[in-house]
This record gives sequence, C-alpha cells and structure tokens, in this order.
Amino acid sequence: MGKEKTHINLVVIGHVDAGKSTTTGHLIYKLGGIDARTIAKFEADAKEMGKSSFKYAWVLDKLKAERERGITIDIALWKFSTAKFEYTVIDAPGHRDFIKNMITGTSQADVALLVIDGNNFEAGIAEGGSTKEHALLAYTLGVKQLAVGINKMDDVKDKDGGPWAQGRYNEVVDYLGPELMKIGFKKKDKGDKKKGDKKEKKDKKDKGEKKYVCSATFVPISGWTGDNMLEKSTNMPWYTGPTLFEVLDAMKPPKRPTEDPLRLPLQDVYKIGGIGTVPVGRVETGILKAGMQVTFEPAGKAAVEVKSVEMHHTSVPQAIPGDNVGFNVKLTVKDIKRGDVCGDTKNDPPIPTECFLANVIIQDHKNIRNGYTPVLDCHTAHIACKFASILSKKDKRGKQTHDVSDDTEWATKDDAEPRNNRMNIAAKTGESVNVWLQPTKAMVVEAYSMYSPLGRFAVRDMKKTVAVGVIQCVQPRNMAKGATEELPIRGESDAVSKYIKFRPLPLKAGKKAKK
Ligand SMILES: Nc1nc2c(ncn2[C@@H]2O[C@H](COP(=O)(O)OP(=O)(O)OP(=O)(O)O)[C@@H](O)[C@H]2O)c(=O)[nH]1
Repeated sequence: MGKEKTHINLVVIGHVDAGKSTTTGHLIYKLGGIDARTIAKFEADAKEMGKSSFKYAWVLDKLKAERERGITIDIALWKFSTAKFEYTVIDAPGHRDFIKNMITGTSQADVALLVIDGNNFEAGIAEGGSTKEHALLAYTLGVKQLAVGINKMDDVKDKDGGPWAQGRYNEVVDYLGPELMKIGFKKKDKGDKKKGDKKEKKDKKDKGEKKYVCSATFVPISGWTGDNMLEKSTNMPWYTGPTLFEVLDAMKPPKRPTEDPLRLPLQDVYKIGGIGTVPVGRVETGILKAGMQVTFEPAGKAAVEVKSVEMHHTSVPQAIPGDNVGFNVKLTVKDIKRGDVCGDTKNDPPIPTECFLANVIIQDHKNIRNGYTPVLDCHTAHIACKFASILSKKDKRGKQTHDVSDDTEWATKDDAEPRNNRMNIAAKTGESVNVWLQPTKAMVVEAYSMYSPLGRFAVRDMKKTVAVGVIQCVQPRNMAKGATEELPIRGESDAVSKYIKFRPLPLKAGKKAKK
C-alpha cells in the first residue's frame, strides 16, 4: 500500500445538469475504492433500466442512496486517489436541495470542482443560474482552490462545427475567468500561468496574506467519455494543459492543523453494548488520543477521560484532523449531544459563546434587520441565533454603503450606550453585512482565523439557505458561578476592532450564569 497519502476534501459544485454526478462518478469509478463486483452490479442495473448513459452518475446515486439508508456505509466508497492525495467527496451532488448540501459540504471542503456544461453554459450564468453563486459561496466559505471542468466537450460545437470545439471552450473561459477573478480566484490556465502566479504573489504581499493560493484552473473535459479526465484527450489536441486528474493531483494540500488545540464537533452520540457511550465526529483541529482529558461544551463536561479511540472499527492510538472517529468516554448518552464541541481540557478548551461578530452574505432574503432570528448551521450545531446588531453593509458590487463607526449622527446620539445599537440597517439578497449574532441556546463557535472549521456557517430559514457567514471574533461566555466580568474577545483583528464596543449586551444579563 505504501505511505499514507494526504487527505483532501473535495466538494463538487455547479449548475443543475452540468454533469456533476457523471464527472464525480467517473472519478470514483476509475480511481476509487469500489470493488469490481459492485461496479459490475451497477453496470448491469443501469443497463437493465435502459440508462447506460447514466452509468457514472448511477454510481454516485447508488452510493448516495446507500449512504442515506444508514450509517454502515463504508466511507471508502466516497474516496478516490490521485498520485499524491486521497480525495474524499464530501457531498452528494445531484440533489434537488443542492444548495443546502453544497453549503454544508463546502464548509468542510478544502478544494472544489466546478463543473460547467460547455453546451448550455448560458443557463448557469442566467438569472436563476447557480454557477457564479456556487463559486462565490465556495470562496466565501474558505475554499481557495478550484478546478473548473468545462464539461460535455464531446457534444460541444461552435460556429466552425464540433464536437470538441475549441472556440466554444475559449468563449466559456474568457467569460468565466474574469468573473472568478472578481470573486477572488486567480485564473490559472495555459498562457497566463506564470504571469498570474507572480502577480498573485505580489498581491498577497501587498495584503500581507500568505496563507492561500487562490486559483482556478480550467480543463475541457467529458465526464461521460472520459476525455481529459485521467488521460490527455486525442479529440482535443488544441488543449495542452493538464488533465483533471493532474489538476487535482497538483492542488496545494490543506494545512492540517495538527498542532492547534483539539476541536471535534460531535456528529452523534451512541450507546454501544459492552463499550458504553461513544460520541462520533470529525477531528477538525488538534489530536485526539486515548488517555487524554477532554471537555465538552456547551454540555459543561470537563476533565473527561478518553478511554479509547476508534476509526473504521479499529482501535487507534490517536486521530488527527480529517479523521472521522468514535471514542469512548465515561458519560451517559444524555450528557452530550450533536453540536457539542470536544476539546482538550488542558489546552484552550472550548467555551460557550455569548455572541459573535460575523461577515454575512445574503443570498436569498428581501429584508434582514436587527431582531431577525433564523437557524444557523455551524459545524454540527443547528441553533437559532439573533441578528442582534447589524453594523455595516456592502452592496452587491462590494461597495460599502453603511458603517456604524462612520455614522456620526447615530454615534453622537447613542454613543453613551453603543451596546444598545438602534441603527436600523436593512439588508437583502446580494448584500453583505457585519453583524453581531447572539445564540438563543448555548453553542460553541470560533473565529475563522483561529479554528476555521468552526468559523463558517449557513443561515437557514423557510427551508432554504438565506445567507452564509464567516466569524470574525467571538465573545465567550463567562461560565464561572456568579461571574459578571466579560472574558476577553477571541480572534479580534484590526479590521473588526472598531465594532467591538457595539457588541450586544448579554442575553442573560443579571441572571445567574447557566452551568
Ligand atoms: N454528452 C455528454 N453528456 C453528459 C456529460 N456529463 C453528463 N452528461 C449528461 O448530462 C445530464 C446531467 O448529468 P448529471 O451528471 O446528472 O448532472 P448533475 O450536474 O449531477 O445534475 P443535477 O444533479 O441534476 O444537478 C445527463 O443526461 C448526463 O448523461 C458529458 O460529458 N457529455
């Protein structure tokens, strides 16, 4: 088997019918861990139903159905390997409610594959199309590397005819490249690769930002025939860039924050005969080891010994970021639940959140104001949070239209009590706001800069995702008995320090702190 490969989480995004399932199915089918018997069965089933053209999408749909049916499905089925990496497809594309899956998926993704229908590219960018929306979401949620597959090239024509039409490919890239650059990605394809890289470095230097390579690499593919997927296509000799496989293999591996303190949001808690209570979840940062003392918040359980750690039904000495684990603790199943966060009792353990400042992009809402209290999905938590204080707003084009600290009239009127913000900013689709949010029930979140997987969220309302956000800083709740002092803000940066004094007053001010 050789050395363990680095894990990368991939989310597949794109407009409906772009070929996401077909392309992903193809990768899993050719590079994945599905055994030959399963493949043969999928093929036979697809043929029987007269759907052999859906063979690859079929792979994915079958896997998805199985996954939805129970927890027993082997995670390996959702994996494929490149030379350097082990990819996990973290979301099931092809769902009606795709945007929701996409957001939860994307919030755990390291890189994204954006699939574009080369034929009907226009539908994806028209009113109601999701190409740009998905790309913006991915970027906002922290996915900085994008592979862009211009798909269905086997059927793509231009004015000189087709299929495999270069003119059409160029047309799509020429439109989409600048659009992705507006979002923040840097276009990286043959021709401007070197120049782009240099400029990219300079840009980052200017901004003092060194962490990410923001890039989008275009490849003309056919998820169906396999052209430029794993091997260079002989049908498109005009394309000399990398195959999709090569792009995926050339991604910068995510920094696995092994050295950060432990954060493990619980996905579920089981009671297993002969063993006891077994919380399960994904290690996001740090290391979980048998024998260590952990804290669960907001459950309020500290110094709990981890008796054993298990992965894929095998006991392991430790688990690192990216690992999905079950571990045994001496608590009852009622003590802890989904949404709780487990951390190291001795090293920056999690603390329940009083309120947090976030940058929120509104996707689908006509009128968001102070007082709005939708449900937030942040890591595995699902809790209503109040938009307590909207402090600034940018319009659709990213131009600042409101800012509390610039509003002198308001500031003079109420500066005596900035924590009772009465500034009345309304925001709608396409706009973004800086806002202090207050959970209505105890929850743990973190600043994106400190623990990125716990610092992004989706806002759900009316059965849809109305907004997504990134957490800039957090006011932890002082849990000490009778405490009135506020704890220091976590994750504060220069960019947001002017907003700190406007944080809302504690919801439970005056009452005894809840343990
Ligand atoms: N000619 C051609 N057709 C393709 C290709 N990839 C996908 N298709 C077809 O396009 C249709 C949609 O493909 P899917 O893979 O289901 O697309 P999707 O993006 O997952 O669709 P949703 O899940 O509905 O968003 C199917 O009829 C596929 O057979 C391709 O490379 N070439």
